[in-house]
Amino acid sequence: MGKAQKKTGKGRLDKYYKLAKEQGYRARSAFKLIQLNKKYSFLETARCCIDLCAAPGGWLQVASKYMPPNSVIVGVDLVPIKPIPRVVTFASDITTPQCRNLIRGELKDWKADVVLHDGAPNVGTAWVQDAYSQSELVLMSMKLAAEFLVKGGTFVTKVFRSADYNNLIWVFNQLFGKVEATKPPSSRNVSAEIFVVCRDFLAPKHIDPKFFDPKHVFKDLSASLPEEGDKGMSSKNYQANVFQPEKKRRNRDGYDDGDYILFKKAGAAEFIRCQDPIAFLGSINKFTFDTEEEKEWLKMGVTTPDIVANCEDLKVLGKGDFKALIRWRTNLREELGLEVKTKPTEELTETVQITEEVDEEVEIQNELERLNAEAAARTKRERRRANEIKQRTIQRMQLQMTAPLDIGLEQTDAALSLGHDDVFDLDNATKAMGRKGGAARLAEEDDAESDEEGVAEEADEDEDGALDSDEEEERKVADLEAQLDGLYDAYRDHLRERDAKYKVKEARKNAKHREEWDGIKEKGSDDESDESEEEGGWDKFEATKERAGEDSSSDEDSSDEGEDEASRTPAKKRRIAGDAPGEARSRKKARLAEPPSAAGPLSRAAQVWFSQDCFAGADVDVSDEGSEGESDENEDAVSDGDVQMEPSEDEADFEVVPQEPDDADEGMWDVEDENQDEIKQSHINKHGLITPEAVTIAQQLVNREKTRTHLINDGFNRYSLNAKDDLPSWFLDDEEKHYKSNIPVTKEAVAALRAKMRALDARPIKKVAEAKARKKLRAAQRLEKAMKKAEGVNETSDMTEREKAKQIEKLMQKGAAKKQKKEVKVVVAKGSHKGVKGRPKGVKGRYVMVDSRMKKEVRAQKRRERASKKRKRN
Ligand SMILES: C[S@@+](CC[C@H](N)C(=O)[O-])C[C@H]1O[C@@H](n2cnc3c(N)ncnc32)[C@H](O)[C@@H]1O
Repeated sequence: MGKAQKKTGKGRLDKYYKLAKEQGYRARSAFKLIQLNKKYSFLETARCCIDLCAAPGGWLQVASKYMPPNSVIVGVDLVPIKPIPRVVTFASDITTPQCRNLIRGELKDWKADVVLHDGAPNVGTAWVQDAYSQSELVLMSMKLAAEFLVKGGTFVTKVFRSADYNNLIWVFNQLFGKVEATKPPSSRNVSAEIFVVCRDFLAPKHIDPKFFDPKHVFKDLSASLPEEGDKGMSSKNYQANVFQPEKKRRNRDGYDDGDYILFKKAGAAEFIRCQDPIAFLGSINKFTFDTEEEKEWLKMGVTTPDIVANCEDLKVLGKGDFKALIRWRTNLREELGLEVKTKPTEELTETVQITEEVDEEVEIQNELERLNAEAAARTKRERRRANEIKQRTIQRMQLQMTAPLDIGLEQTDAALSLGHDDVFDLDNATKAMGRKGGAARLAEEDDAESDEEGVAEEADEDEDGALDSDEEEERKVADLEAQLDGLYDAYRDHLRERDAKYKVKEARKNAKHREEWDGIKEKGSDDESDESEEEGGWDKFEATKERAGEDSSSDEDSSDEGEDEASRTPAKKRRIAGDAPGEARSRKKARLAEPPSAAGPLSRAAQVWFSQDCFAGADVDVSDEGSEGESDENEDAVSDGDVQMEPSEDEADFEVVPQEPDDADEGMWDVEDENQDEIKQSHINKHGLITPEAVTIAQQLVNREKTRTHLINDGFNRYSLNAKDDLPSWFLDDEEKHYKSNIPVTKEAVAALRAKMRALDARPIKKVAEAKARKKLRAAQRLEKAMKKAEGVNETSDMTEREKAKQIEKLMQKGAAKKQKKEVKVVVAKGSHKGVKGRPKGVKGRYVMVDSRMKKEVRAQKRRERASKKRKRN
């Protein structure tokens, strides 16, 4: 760890890595201490700090920056730490007495206000051992802290959430007043590390050595070690996690012992032979086919290429893929003779009949009872299914997603699917169309219907005859489905909990939905729709039509008057008009006829759609779909006398709505478009072109390979109008990943983006940039000074022109030249001179005392310079 690791791994070059580089910190971990200190403020008041396991020195740099000047800072690590101003460092193992003595020698009688520990043993293959060493390291660091901390001091340590965690916290609580565990934002989510800040050291006179004895503190460690063959599902209740995700979060035992890796592989054989496939699937990332037996399975027909691909990365699978894997497991188990095919119920019944000699009547009676029970179960199931459909419909209606007309059809559809309603039952259809009561009423009717269905179903049962032998199979599949649902939900919860990116994605998705809902709401939220009904929006619309039929050339004044009058019409009067048989339908239309101001803005998708040229003149169609522009005009044309008129069936069509798109409306759309453009422009200004797709399109636009029209046309593809109603969420999740158009990316665009990123990366770090700027400033100041002096010389009269010129030239040369630094002698105190204060004997002028390391570094520097000069000469 001490050695600088190659920062090439995916995710390692994150925000904090870049920040650390920019701000001159040696390790990104520096930000963990900065964030911990921001929360608990222990560095600002500390005068003495010990950093255990400090290499490469990120925390030491932070301590040196945040602690008051002249405070004592000591850093220890197994590996040497490059010098840091104001910090004393040495290389030692913190678990040894030698390290303790070194610290004691450095601090003398001082006590530390803060002891930091960010130790991590080098992680290798033996995870359990490593985890134990980590806990042991924490205990050792606490032992040192207990010795060197002042009463009331602070101890900050890193621990891993393992079975030892609670034991450690218990020990901390015995020695400190306040103990808090926290994970700073800069600590990676994927890391099991957590930081414990122990404040208010109690400094007891005597501390039982058992507190620092790993054997004693972690007594039950061996008991909780994972057993062999229990991989992936050891003592932890994956099953519970999968099926009761809400309980999962309350599992405070931390990570499984030895289960600190996030990526887990397992042989396919383990999956095939395990007892709990669901839990196994939830805990493993990849199945391998390494053994001979597993390789044989690859050749078998049941192991399709899809299955093999699914085994590659289980974490990206959707519910369908999981199901396929479970099916594959079942098939393979049957092939291997691990599982016997379940026989149909009939077969089983037959066997019973042969073995038992039962009286014929009793047998018939039993058979009847069995059939009745099965029929009842089936009816119940059907009813539940029908109810589910209804529930969904009601929900959709409440959310204003469905017009009552659709519900009528849907209800009929549901009935059809149950197979007992006449397909062409016009009565029913009319009833459905005439429904007025909204969701609540619908629910009541539905209940009644479902009961009827139940009865009808029971009656039909005899005709259906005996249950099919697949009943058992069906139940099994249903169980499996339920299990998979649970698993998928758990998997999503799991993702949500751990993955910040996923959270952002979800948030974006929600935002998108919200936007869409706005669009729907605008068509009429619950309240609005009721109001609009009461206010007679539809009546106005009908009246407009009526009027238009009579006199399509009615002048503007009269229409204005009409509007006023309509708004004055008492609600009661208008309600009478609204009591038409197709009221529910009319309610929807009334909403459509509302003015845009009342209805709110269109959703973005709708704006784009209706902003197309083709809608400019197509008034009729647009009004049918609820365009606001239209409704505005409709309102203009409303006249008072017609409000009470009952629209006939024929008139209820949308054919005769005379209107000319007026300038005001056009203006309105233009303004909206401008806003859109502004928003887009500001977004681009803020973020720039950050994806290769965007750069490709931008280049194509600049090179005139594409026009705006092309882009708009491209926007309407088979992915753009994708109906999502009634689709399960897991399916939509899956679709979202793949069901989208692929925007082509050119090599040039990628190259341009790469160049941009490279330029960003090549930017000098902050300190270098500052130093350069300082240098420039000083040069400018020198030049200015020289210029002033030159002016002075120029103005003197006692010099000849020649002398003046010479003098000015000299001044300017001096001004342009770099200021010579005064030479500083580097003095190394050796032997008896070590630690002697004051000017060393025989040293004149400026000097600096250094340790032998610095001298070596100066020599190395000179050596490098010489070498580079030589190379240049060659
Ligand atoms: C994560 S690094 C510390 C980073 C440091 N806090 C920083 O900001 O630069 C962990 C360090 O613990 C050190 N370490 C591990 N075991 C140790 C031991 N027994 N004694 C001293 N240092 C140890 C490693 O050498 C490694 O440098």
